[in-house]
Amino acid sequence: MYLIILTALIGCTITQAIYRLYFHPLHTFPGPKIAAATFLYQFFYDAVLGGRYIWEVEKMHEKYGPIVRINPRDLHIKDSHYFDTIYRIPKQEKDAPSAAIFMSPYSMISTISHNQHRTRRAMLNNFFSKQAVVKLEPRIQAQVNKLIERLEIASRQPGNTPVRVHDAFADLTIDVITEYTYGESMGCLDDPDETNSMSEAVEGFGVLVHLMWFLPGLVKLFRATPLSVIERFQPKAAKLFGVKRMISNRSIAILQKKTPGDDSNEDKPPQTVFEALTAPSVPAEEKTLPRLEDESFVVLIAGMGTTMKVLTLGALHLAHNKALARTLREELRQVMPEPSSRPSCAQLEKLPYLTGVINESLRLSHPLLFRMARVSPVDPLVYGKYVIPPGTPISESSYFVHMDPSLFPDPDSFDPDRWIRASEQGFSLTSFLVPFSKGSRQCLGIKWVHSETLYENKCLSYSLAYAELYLTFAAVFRRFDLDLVETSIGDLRITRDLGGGFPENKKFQVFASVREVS
Ligand code: HEM
Repeated sequence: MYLIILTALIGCTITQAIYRLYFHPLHTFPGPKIAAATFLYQFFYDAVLGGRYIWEVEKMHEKYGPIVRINPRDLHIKDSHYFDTIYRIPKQEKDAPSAAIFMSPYSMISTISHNQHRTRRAMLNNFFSKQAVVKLEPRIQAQVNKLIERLEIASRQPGNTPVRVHDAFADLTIDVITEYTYGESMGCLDDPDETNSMSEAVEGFGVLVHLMWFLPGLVKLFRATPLSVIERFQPKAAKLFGVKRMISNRSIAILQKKTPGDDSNEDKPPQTVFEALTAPSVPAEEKTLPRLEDESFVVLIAGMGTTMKVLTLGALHLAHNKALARTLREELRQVMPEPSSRPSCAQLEKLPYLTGVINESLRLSHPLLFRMARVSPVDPLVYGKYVIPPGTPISESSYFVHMDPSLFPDPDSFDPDRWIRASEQGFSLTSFLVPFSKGSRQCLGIKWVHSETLYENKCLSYSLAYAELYLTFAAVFRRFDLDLVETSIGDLRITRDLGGGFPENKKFQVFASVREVS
């Protein structure tokens, strides 16, 4: 009996491989036969070795050219000039496995269909409106001030105990995003105990990304598992699970109309993400518990882990290369005569070197590295002599754009001046800065930013992500000098794709002692 089942399985596998190699609509596209025949090739590099397939994809491009069939159903393009075409596909759909990696199937980031995504995004578009984000600036500033107080205390401690820079930034970004989205900050910056690390909690999720790509059904298992059980396996993630609980309780309460604002404040703009998701204009079928839980959780995770990494990587380079930190501080003095000065975002955005530091930090931290495949549901795409059939998942990892030596010579080097040089030469390098993706599915956190405006000083202060980056880099590096402790520049060299880019040991960490400067 077992022999019959085994023979049938082998027979099916071989037949399937033959179909994929010789009859599948993608069979004429270049790429290694093994990748076209079976998903096991990708599984081995991503799920078994832990986020290594991207480097195999890079080797495929070296051998087969800019368009490659990387598994039985996906194409990958390595051409920085084609990125926009992929991510601006009209009425694009998300590819289901890429959507599953966020482990939140009812959120907009995991929504497959174009129309449903549009409806869901519209619910939060108003919440992230220009007026709403403008009002946020003083609140971000207040959180940045708390971070500065924490660093001040650290700088005065005898022996100058090193600061866990990544955790300090994680605490900042989580406090900003929770205050804004849930109406109540988690108060991580008020907590001197930094051992319960949010950054490590995010790492814990990164490990699951590839499993979810292959087995999206696992998310049901996670949902059914009590939080207390998951917490036991991920003790470092206790804070994160605390947030999940808070989200769940709030979602239940608002759905039961226990929360003020559901009935009584219908005319007021939404004050929290929950209110936005349950506003009277939202269709009834969207006001469900899983929907509220997933959407609120994604906004939190998307807004926290990414921004934290950008700040951490920038801090690493500014601590490593004192000349960069000095140049930045000199420029900051123009608008910050005293270390305690607090210029507005609008003033900071005019500073070209600071902008260069932020752009390099965005480029080299690879906050979302995974190839987020898109699907053109009806029309074929054309790449050179290739016609890509509709329905084909197609992607380009932002990693390849950001490390393209024809755009960013010596791509590994952190060179804020490259943005100034490009601007002086009239070259729009910023159109190749794509950490937020492009098109209708691009990051919600930069809703008001258009990359072309980076040097024209428009709109940036209305963007949550950029506002956090400008205010934090300015306040920290005007006031402090960082000295790396047991951390070297190679420690954040990205060698793993776990959704976000991670170094070899899967820890995105920087330790530094802090000195005040005048
Ligand atoms: C440096 C910081 C950030 C980076 C690099 C970043 C990057 C991205 C990227 C690449 C996507 C598209 C993902 C995809 O293709 O599926 C995305 C989506 C998203 N981001 Fe961000 N993000 C950042 C900050 C934020 C912040 C501060 C928020 C908070 C509001 C946020 C909220 C979201 C949401 C809600 C989506 C889903 C949008 C949709 O599906 O329509 N992000 N982000």
